[in-house]
Amino acid sequence: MSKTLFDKIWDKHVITGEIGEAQLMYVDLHLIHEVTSPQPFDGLRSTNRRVRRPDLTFATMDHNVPTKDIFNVQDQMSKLQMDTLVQNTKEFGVPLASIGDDKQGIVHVVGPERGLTQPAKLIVCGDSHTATHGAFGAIAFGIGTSEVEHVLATQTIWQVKPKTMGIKVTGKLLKNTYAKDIIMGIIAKYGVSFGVGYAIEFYGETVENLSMEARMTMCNMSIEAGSRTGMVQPDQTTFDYIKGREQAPKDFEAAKNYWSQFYTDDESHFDETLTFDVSNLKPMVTWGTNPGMATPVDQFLPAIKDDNDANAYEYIGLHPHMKATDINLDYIFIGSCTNSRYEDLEIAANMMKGHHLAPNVTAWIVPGSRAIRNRAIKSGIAKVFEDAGCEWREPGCSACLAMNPDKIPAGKHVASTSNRNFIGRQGAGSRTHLASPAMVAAAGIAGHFVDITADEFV
Ligand SMILES: CC(C)[C@H](C(=O)O)[C@@H](O)C(=O)O
Ligand code: SF4
Repeated sequence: MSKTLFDKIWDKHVITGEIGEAQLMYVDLHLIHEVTSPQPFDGLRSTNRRVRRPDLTFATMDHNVPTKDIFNVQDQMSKLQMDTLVQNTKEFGVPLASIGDDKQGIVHVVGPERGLTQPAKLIVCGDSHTATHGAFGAIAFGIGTSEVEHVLATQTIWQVKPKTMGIKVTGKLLKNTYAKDIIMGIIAKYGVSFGVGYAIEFYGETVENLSMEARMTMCNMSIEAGSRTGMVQPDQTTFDYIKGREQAPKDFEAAKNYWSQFYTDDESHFDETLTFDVSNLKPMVTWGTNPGMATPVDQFLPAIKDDNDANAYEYIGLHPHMKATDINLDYIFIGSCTNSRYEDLEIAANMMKGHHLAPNVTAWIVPGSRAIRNRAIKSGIAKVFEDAGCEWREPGCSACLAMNPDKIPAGKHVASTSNRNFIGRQGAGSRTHLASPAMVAAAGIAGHFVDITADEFV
């Protein structure tokens, strides 16, 4: 019987239960961080249970980590969460990448980087951007705190199988447009909830030509379309990325043969399909307070259609019909699990090379992991940022959600490579404009957004 990629992986993980009701699923990899793990560990302790498979569990610190003076955690809540993770992982024998550790970084960056994220796995984490790992052809989704406890104790999770949606991406990207523009373009077109109840598979020639980093960016933002799972079929690009990494399978050829069975047999088996053509896609920028409130950078901001739009405009301090390129910026932030990988930093650095930030623009460049940070220092990319006037920081979630000292002040506009532009997301009163690393870098130089597909940039 023909099956989709999602169906094939799902079927391999069902322990018991029927489709249509909750099924008990085996978990291959459980990633944890300091924010959503304290209660689950408390739960285990109070009922005298152990972590069933510490070897399939990996912890890192990311949300609360200061990116300047990393060991100097001022906020007491942050300190408590981080200290608690150290204690819990020690007590329960779970490997931890703590602050300063070579393996530390944002959970969705370090899983792939360590080679833990692999095709055909079922991967969970108490974090909504877990879909990032689906870029490897895995089923990966965020879970709630009580589910984290269940997985810790049993290495299984109860789930109702979602429907499947195939998004076929066609066409060749314009120079200086990226995966970030594709996913933002899709969400701008179809809205922030079209994916609710669906597991999305991105496919088509355009996706096949994307790097793993770019595929991760797309899958990462599936949740901003309402879908808990985004995925891409594993292929040679996937295998090449994993090969040689610390946790890559020892018998790599055997693993590759196994992984190669996982693809969608026939696209007609998706419950829903969409097609998105990128041939004329311009760089995308958000103007409002959800990721769907976005426009191509060469356009005017849209008219007010409803109260949501009116409220968004009021919060963000912009008005309809102004040019997107007239959005002036006070800050730029290059980081987050969407766009803080080496390739993202390299793209941004190429845009900044030989230029200086506009006066009054503050720039925070925050690599997604220590390994990326070290590599960027070695290759000279870090120096490009510093020469341009940017602050080159230590790895963590940073200003993506401002659970740490990196907060954008009230009323200030920030061009950000992250994934959410909700009210107060990057600091109380902060005004976020999401865009790709290339767009954010160019905006930092100009002091406002610019169309980087225009002749002077290509
Ligand atoms: C803190 C955490 C639970 C949260 C999430 O689930 O996504 C955060 O990572 C975010 O991006 O909002
Ligand atoms: S970088 Fe942002 S989106 Fe990603 S896990 Fe951290 S807070 Fe969440």
